[in-house]
Amino acid sequence: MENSTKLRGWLDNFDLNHPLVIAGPCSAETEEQVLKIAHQLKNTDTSVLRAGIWKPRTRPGNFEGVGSLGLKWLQKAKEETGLMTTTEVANPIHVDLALKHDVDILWIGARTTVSPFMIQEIAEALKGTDKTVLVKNPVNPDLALWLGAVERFYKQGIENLGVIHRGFSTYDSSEYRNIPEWQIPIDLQNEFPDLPLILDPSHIAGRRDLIFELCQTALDLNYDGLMVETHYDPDNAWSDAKQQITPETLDKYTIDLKVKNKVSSNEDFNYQLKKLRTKIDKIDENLVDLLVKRMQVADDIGKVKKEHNVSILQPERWKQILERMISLSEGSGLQKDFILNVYKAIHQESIAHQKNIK
Ligand SMILES: C=C(O[C@@H]1C=C(C(=O)O)C=C[C@H]1O)C(=O)O
Repeated sequence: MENSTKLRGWLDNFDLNHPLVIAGPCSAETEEQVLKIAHQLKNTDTSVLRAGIWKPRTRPGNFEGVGSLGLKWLQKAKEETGLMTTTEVANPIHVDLALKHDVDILWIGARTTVSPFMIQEIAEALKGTDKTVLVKNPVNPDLALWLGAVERFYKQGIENLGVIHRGFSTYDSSEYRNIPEWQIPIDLQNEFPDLPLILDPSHIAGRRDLIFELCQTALDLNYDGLMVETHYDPDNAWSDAKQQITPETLDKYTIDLKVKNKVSSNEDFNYQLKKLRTKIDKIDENLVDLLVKRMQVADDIGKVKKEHNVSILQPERWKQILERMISLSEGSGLQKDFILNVYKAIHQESIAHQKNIK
């Protein structure tokens, strides 16, 4: 699959002057609930109504969705409000039912994206249709697996495509339900700048107080849209109660969010930017120069170690270096994790250099 402006055709057709907003409840619960939320969203920035019909839950015994009955409610909501509709499909039976009920956009959940078998079956079921398909990232941070799923749809002739960033599972404790790992969607944009990228802040956050900041970060990173779980009574929602916000809150957020431009034609801005970027270029040259010099010393250390049959890894020295660099950077404004990551990468390269000593 090659990058192409065709990929974003479906999004351009909305002709919006703001990011695409997809909103609606985590799960369709009752006909009244779906219709009430749809009407509350009608006069906001929302263009597409979302609702989960089949809910893949981590453990059995929780509410698993109302099933195909809910598709009729989505259809009714579309008729009454003019909003487009979207739901998650996880197998060809879901696809068939969604097509029969005229769902406009289908999304693929994170747990489905991990399985090329399932994706292939769903993609084949969609062959020959003009539906838009949005692929959520897989639960594990694997860009190739994410893009592989998109490619399977593309190969079946589906050209209206997009991706949804919903964060990645982690066993470590984190303030997020699913850690964002922003570098992965940044890498994705590098490879496919015209593949629409949508943030799902609800599943990253897992709690409503983080949603606004996540949306703002996405807009700072050129995302094309937001998919936000909304419910008129979030605390009593049948699923994901902690992460849903009301349609009124969403409306306020979309007003407060700052939409950024990719570039500016302001001459003064462009002059300042150019000057500052020249400074960055110079600093980067110095950084590479220093890294080369550091590796040359590591090579010398490697040679003497080899002559005296001493192991490459020296845990005590390595620990000292890390502690020293963390203490040196204290109060500098650099995050401790950043220093750790930079030095871990330098240490790895230093070991690789020493291993190469002949
Ligand atoms: C360079 C050395 O070898 C390894 C690499 C280190 C480094 O690059 O700073 C530190 C400790 C060792 O694990 C050394 O022993 O000093």
